[in-house]
Order: sequence, then C-alpha cells, then structure tokens
Amino acid sequence: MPSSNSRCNKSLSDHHVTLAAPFFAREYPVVTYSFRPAYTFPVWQPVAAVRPAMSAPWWQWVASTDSLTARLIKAGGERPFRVRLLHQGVGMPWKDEAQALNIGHRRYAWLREVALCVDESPWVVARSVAPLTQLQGQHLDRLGERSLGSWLFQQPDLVRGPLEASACAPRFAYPACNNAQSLWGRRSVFQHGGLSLLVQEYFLTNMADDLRLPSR
Ligand SMILES: C=C(O[C@@H]1C=C(C(=O)O)C=C[C@H]1O)C(=O)O
Repeated sequence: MPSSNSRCNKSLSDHHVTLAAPFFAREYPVVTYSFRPAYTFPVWQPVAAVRPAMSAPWWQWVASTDSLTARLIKAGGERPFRVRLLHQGVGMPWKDEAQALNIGHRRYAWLREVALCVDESPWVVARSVAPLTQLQGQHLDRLGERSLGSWLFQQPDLVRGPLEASACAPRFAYPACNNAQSLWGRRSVFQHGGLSLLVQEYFLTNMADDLRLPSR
C-alpha cells in the first residue's frame, strides 16, 4: 500500500512532527467540533489485503487479535507502560467510523482518544468510538487511564470483528495526534453485552525505532 495514497488525508512523508514533549503539552484540551478539517476518508482494507505491503514483523503486530495492551507491556519489558488519556467525551464520529458501527454519521457518539506509552514515549495512539445509545451501564467514562483493552478482554462474551488496516494518517479530536508519525493503522469492532465499540489503533514511528522494526 503506497504511503502517497491520494485518498488518504496526508501522505506519511508529510509528517515531520515528533511526539516528544509538545505532544502532551496540553493535557485534556477542550475540543469543540465546530471546525472540522476537510479530511478525506482513510482507506481501510481487510488486513490480509494489506499483507503484501507489510513486513513480517509488522504483520505480527497489525494482524494480532489478542490484547494490544498486553503485547505492548510485554514488548516494553522493564520499561513502564502507561495509557495517557488525551480526549474523552461526546462528539460526532467520522463518516467511515459511523459506517463501521452501522449508525448515522450525524449521530453523536462516545469518543475516547489515548496514547499507549512505553517509558512515556507514545508507541500507539488509539481512538475508540461507541454509539451513545449502547452505553447504558457500561461506565466506560470511569476507565480513566486504565486500559480499555484490559477491561474488554476480561469480558467473557467479547467478540472481535474482522481487522482492517490502513496506511493513512490518524484523524483525532486531539490535534497533535493528526501530526503523529504513524506507520500502520488498524481497526476492528468489538461486541460485548449489546455494545459495539470501534477501536482504531495507529502504530507510531517511536515504536518502530524502539523495537527496531522496519519502516513498513
Ligand atoms: C483494545 C485494546 O485496548 C487498548 C487500550 C485503549 C484505551 O485504553 O483506550 C485503546 C485501544 C487499545 O489499543 C487492547 O489492548 O487490545
């Protein structure tokens, strides 16, 4: 999959912003949805269709179906793992997100954006979306900086939908995430107790550098 895919928001080579201190400079910003940049939609493809463009080490990460949190903790070894909550609240899903959840894209949804950090370095940024009408009793807003995955993977009735992958850049409410240097993105819908939760995860160059993974 070429990085210059014209249907993507930006080619990966456009990204020169690093995710050091400035990424976290503003914690928990107030995000309004009055301004929506003219992004085009990312191209999501079944993960198997993207495999030819992906190195074997990246395939191990992108196509894995168990908890990414658990994998990151293991890969980080002695280094501390942390979920950083960047944005959480009610907002409009993007059109492709609404389609993935089978809801109208002008319906408000619950949004959560985090950075999954090893040694304070963001390795993955994730944006999760759930229909507001399905949230009763789930108390997802109480998760705070505990990992959504740690909670999800404890649910005995959890079903994970097919994984899709993309080389497009993230589109988050938290502005710095849109400049994040992402190598691969993936998404899937989790089902649990009447709740559908779309989880989108973008693997960043920080992770590739720290784990000496190839550039694609
Ligand atoms: C879905 C998982 O949860 C991770 C934790 C998230 C969070 O806390 O918001 C979001 C995406 C994930 O990468 C997982 O561990 O597999």
